[in-house]
Amino acid sequence: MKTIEVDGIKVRIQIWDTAGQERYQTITKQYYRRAQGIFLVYDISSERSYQHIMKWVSDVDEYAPEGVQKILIGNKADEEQKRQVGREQGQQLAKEYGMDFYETSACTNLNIKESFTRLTELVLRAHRKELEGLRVRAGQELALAELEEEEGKPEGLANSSKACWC
Ligand SMILES: Nc1nc2c(ncn2[C@@H]2O[C@H](COP(=O)(O)OP(=O)(O)OP(=O)(O)O)[C@@H](O)[C@H]2O)c(=O)[nH]1
Repeated sequence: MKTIEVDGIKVRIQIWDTAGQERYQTITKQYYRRAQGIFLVYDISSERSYQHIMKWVSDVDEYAPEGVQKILIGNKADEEQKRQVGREQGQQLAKEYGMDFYETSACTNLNIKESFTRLTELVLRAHRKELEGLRVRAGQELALAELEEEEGKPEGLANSSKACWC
């Protein structure tokens, strides 16, 4: 669990790190079902991990809910000397899939906050209608509660905030 602030809204996010290995795939697929946002992560020092992204995307398309938000991540950006995947390759793949793209480093913290904030922002946007509905309903319930409180007061006091009981 982590709380971040996006557009003035405090959002509590639950993060699941799925296992990348083939033998855990049955479990991994179960994580997709309730996901609202997904980072597809490869390692910039591994061409193989980059090639695997296509497989991850097809799994996400198959098992994640429609409208799930996705961002492509090229991690280990601090390992420049071991780089096998160019930044442009990442950008190109992200473009093909219509995703945002970040190169990150868990070691130097490069783009970690930015990518989490961006994914949360995308999820919030995708759920804006539901969010607005919740806000309206909360406002209505508050107004109703205030009205009930006013009505509960003895006559003559209902509309006067200055009135006192003595
Ligand atoms: N240099 C560097 N190493 C990293 C970075 N992120 C993770 N690592 C290292 O990479 C190794 C694998 O990290 P994990 O977090 O286990 O990777 P994973 O993708 O979750 O692995 P699976 O559980 O097999 O899916 C560890 O030794 C980490 O310390 C990074 O940004 N830079």
